[in-house]
Amino acid sequence: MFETPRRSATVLNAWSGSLEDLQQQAQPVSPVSTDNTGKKKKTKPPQRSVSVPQLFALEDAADSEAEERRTGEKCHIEGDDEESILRGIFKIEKKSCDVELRASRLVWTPIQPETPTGTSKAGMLLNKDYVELKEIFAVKLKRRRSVGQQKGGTLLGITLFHCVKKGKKLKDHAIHLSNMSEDHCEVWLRHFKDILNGFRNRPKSLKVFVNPNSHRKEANQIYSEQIAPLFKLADIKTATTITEYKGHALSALKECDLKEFDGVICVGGDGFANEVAYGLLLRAQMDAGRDTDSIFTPVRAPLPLGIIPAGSTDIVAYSVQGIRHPLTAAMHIIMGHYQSVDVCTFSTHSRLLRFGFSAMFGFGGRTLALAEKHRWMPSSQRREFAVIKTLANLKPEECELTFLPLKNPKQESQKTTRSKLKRDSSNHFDNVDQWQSIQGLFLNISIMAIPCLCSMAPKGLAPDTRLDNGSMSLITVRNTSRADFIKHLKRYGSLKDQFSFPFVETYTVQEVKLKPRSTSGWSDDLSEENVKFDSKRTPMISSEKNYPWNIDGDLMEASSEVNIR
Ligand SMILES: Nc1ncnc2c1ncn2[C@@H]1O[C@H](COP(=O)(O)OP(=O)(O)OP(=O)(O)O)[C@@H](O)[C@H]1O
Repeated sequence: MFETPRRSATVLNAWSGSLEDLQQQAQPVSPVSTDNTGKKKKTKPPQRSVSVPQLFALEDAADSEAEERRTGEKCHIEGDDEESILRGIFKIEKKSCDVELRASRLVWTPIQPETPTGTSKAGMLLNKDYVELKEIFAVKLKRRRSVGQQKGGTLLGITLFHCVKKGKKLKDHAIHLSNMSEDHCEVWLRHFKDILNGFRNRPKSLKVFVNPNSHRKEANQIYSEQIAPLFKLADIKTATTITEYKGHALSALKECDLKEFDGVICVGGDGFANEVAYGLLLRAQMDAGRDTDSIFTPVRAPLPLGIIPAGSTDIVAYSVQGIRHPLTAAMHIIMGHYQSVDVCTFSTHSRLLRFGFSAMFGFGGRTLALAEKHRWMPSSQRREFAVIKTLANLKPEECELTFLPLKNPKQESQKTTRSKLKRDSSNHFDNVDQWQSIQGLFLNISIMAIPCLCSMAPKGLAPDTRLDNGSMSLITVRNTSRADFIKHLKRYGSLKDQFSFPFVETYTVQEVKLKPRSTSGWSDDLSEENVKFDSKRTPMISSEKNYPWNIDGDLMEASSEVNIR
């Protein structure tokens, strides 16, 4: 991936040059002692070589062996046995350090100043520190500039930016390697750049869509203040579209040239993530010549999708990243972390309606439809109002559900779905891989291809499905009393099993067909509630009965059977 110093004259020159510089300048570095008494380095001897850095390493190893002999113990750090590729002195956190670039990590050890008796204090090895090279995402020369100065300035050293993991959160962290020698820093900079260029899975160019209207209209600010500077730091080029209307990202994705990009990013909530995922997938079908007006086998999206959560629930980002944190999402994108995620097709009469990760019909659909009618309200108030109102008017939907249970869930998901499948199959069917059918009055029906984690349901709305096991969770809630239904809803936020009610059934499925049988559509609900219609925002309601579906927090209407695969 990069050249080793013993083959490079420049490196050797730079090394000696930097040592001289270090001695001449009032630089805060100490030359490494050639006295091998009392030092605590415990690196393994590198392969013998005549280059200056390697000779240096050999002396170091001799110290280390002597110390090991003296103390009789080995302090082995994983990766310690790697040989140095480049070695030099930098000041890190105000301490002069012996810095080694190894194959997989950058290691630094504070240099112990000698005491007048020629010995150094014990215990310094404990201060040895390192960063994995694979965690580094940017490197810059650090210069001191006066106010308003754009270029030049006094070189102070090199700054490395790396990704730090704290629980599920990722964040960036800077390590300053101070050394005022231009030559020295130039050599190290080149090596770090070579290392970064070797990470082929990391994006170099991204198409970004920002929904300025998400949640509290903060998406633009989140992107410009927190995310764009990080992309810039990581030398990622971006082409940004701030959407002007619903469907803007979808139509842009259908037309724009995606060849120059390594990924598509959306900054917004679930509805927006759905729109962008739909656009990407639709574009892929168009490019592959798939006829979405007939039954088709979808092709994969040509580019990965990165979701920066900036919405009100952010179920998709939460499920994929395990946390709702814009910076974490950006770091995953920068580091090139990939996760495959199942997506469903929603179609009617074999015509594709859209793609999506999750769907709710009945209570979930009605609540969203009502909330959409009250867009003028602040978002949290609107949702609360819609939930209360829909609960007050709780009504079951008469439906026929036909589904194909999953026979062989993918290996990775088997452990978690096995118990569920067993439970499901013993309760509901013997012959998996055969179409099953149930019908009756249902308060809610959920079909989820991902676990759907959110703050209200930290275990997920569908905790038994996985992100990429090729299956969906079908959760049906049959008609029951309002009190029992509320009890079931409340369980999502608690540790208790939300499915352990006689009126709730769960299945692991590949395909579902949902056919409403009621004689009235959702328009009847609205007229009952005396809701003033906004013709621009309200989806068309005709004499044909339309039913509201909540697809990833976005409203979809369908008048007939919907097939989900
Ligand atoms: N410029 C825009 N103006 C109006 N609506 C837009 C615009 N851009 C996108 N949209 C649409 O707004 C809808 C809601 O957006 P989004 O999902 O980002 O926010 P949210 O509803 O607050 O979040 P969540 O879905 O997580 O609850 C989406 O369907 C999206 O397609």
